[in-house]
Amino acid sequence: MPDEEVDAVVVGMGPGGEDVAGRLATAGLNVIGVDNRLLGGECPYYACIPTKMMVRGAGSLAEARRVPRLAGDARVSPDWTRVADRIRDEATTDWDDSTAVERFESTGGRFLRGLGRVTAPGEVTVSTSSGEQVLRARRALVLNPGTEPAVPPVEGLAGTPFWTNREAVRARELPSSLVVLGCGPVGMEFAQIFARFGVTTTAVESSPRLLPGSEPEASACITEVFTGEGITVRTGTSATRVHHDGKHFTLELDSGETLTAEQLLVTTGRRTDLAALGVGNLGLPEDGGTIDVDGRMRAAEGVWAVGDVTGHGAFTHTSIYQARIAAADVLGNGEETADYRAEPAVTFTDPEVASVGMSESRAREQGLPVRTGVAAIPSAPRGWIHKAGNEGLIKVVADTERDIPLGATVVAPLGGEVLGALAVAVHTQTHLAQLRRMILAYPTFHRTIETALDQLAE
Ligand SMILES: Cc1cc2nc3c(=O)[nH]c(=O)nc-3n(C[C@H](O)[C@H](O)[C@H](O)COP(=O)(O)OP(=O)(O)OC[C@H]3O[C@@H](n4cnc5c(N)ncnc54)[C@H](O)[C@@H]3O)c2cc1C
Ligand SMILES: NC(=O)c1ccc[n+]([C@@H]2O[C@H](COP(=O)([O-])OP(=O)(O)OC[C@H]3O[C@@H](n4cnc5c(N)ncnc54)[C@H](O)[C@@H]3O)[C@@H](O)[C@H]2O)c1
Repeated sequence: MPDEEVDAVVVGMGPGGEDVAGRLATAGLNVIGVDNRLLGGECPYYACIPTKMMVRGAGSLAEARRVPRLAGDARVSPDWTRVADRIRDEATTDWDDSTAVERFESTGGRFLRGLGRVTAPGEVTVSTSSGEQVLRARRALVLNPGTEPAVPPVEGLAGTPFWTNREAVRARELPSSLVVLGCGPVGMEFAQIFARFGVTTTAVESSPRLLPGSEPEASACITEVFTGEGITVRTGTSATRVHHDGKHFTLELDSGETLTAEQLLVTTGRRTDLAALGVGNLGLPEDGGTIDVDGRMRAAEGVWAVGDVTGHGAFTHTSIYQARIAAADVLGNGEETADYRAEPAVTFTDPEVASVGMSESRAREQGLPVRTGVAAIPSAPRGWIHKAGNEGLIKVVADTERDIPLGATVVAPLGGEVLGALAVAVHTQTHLAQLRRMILAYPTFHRTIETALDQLAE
């Protein structure tokens, strides 16, 4: 017998879970949201928001260091305390979710802190500090468990005091030296942040290039920037053994090199434990890392899943987008089905690496008639004016038969903002001929889109 029967149970209250639960409660459903950690999930407490505060601090230092090339003299003394205080006081309220809980409960929903496990279709058993509670969802079970940092099975690593993103955003003091293991978006953002605060940083990536999920031109550009800023880059290699002597980490790489640093940050990807979540009790596979959903986020009869666990890009904007679709479907008024053709992604390095839609290699793999146009930012009017910190490019991937953009990458100062125009074009499948007829303001960064489009026409 369940302890409580409600209309909907949401397990995992990350950005997507919180959004679905709030929408359902606002619509008048009786909803319980379950999370064993903080309501809001990874993004506000350990990911997007605190890291972007770090990026802002690091960016202001970098801009000040550009003053001698542009405007006179400036001396910069980095002080991590300002960033650490901002994260503690403004971003996370010392990792306290009371305000988020109040906000959710003001919609009429109820929050239960505990670890949820699906124990039968429509049934969730929650382990709380005061014992187990069995919940029954009459109408909807929504799963939004998100991800945890994945730690590779490197000999000697377990048990050492290495950081993941969760420790890194809580750092009150910085180490003098750091190895960042894994250079996807998470590792790249942290590596540049800490290096700009004076930490001697080495970035290690097992793939042949940094940010391997991006276009090769973007990887090449950002590698040059990192190297120029004094970050030591090691690609195509990984750690085979880690040792911590109480003060320093030593990493043996499979290239034969040995690295030593005061701290090690492991950013080698994310994992989800579907067996622990009990999805097998819904008839769903537990061995993969993702839950398959249809266009309305349905995973099984009466079950919806949203967020990183669906494997459609691990971004807050995607999780919230899916949440809107799932909530509408639960409420029976959903017309919309998910469309990821123009899903944007921004890695907040400086320059930002922003992309939307298909990469060139993905388009070619699909056998599409592809042509690309690439335009350099430094030689474009705004890039030339900008001078210090002007590294970047705009790449457009086009379908030559349909004359539409399939995807685009922008590496530029505020590249994520520049991407907006191209994201609209990819989303709406605007013809390239139509885009070429646009007037783009002079001298903006986004005007470089015109040069990339001209290349496509040549
Ligand atoms: C360092 C870093 C920086 C990032 N920066 C950005 C960025 O700038 N922009 C962006 O769009 N994305 C960014 N991301 C990705 C972003 O954080 C995630 O995509 C986002 O949090 C959405 O995740 P989600 O909704 O799937 O759930 P999550 O945020 O992962 O939350 C899931 C919640 O479910 C809880 N939970 C899990 N299992 C259970 C269970 N069995 N019972 C109860 N509760 C459970 C977890 O404790 C957690 O609170 C970043 C990620 C990292 C790591
Ligand atoms: N700004 C954003 O929107 C943003 C920021 C951060 C993360 N995210 C999302 O969060 C998700 C997770 O990002 P992430 O960077 O943690 O994971 P990721 O999987 O994208 O990158 C991990 C990197 O580590 C490398 N790696 C794996 N094992 C290794 C090893 N043993 N040694 C060396 N390198 C190793 C991989 O080749 C990969 O490049 C991504 O989907 C990302 O898009 C988004």
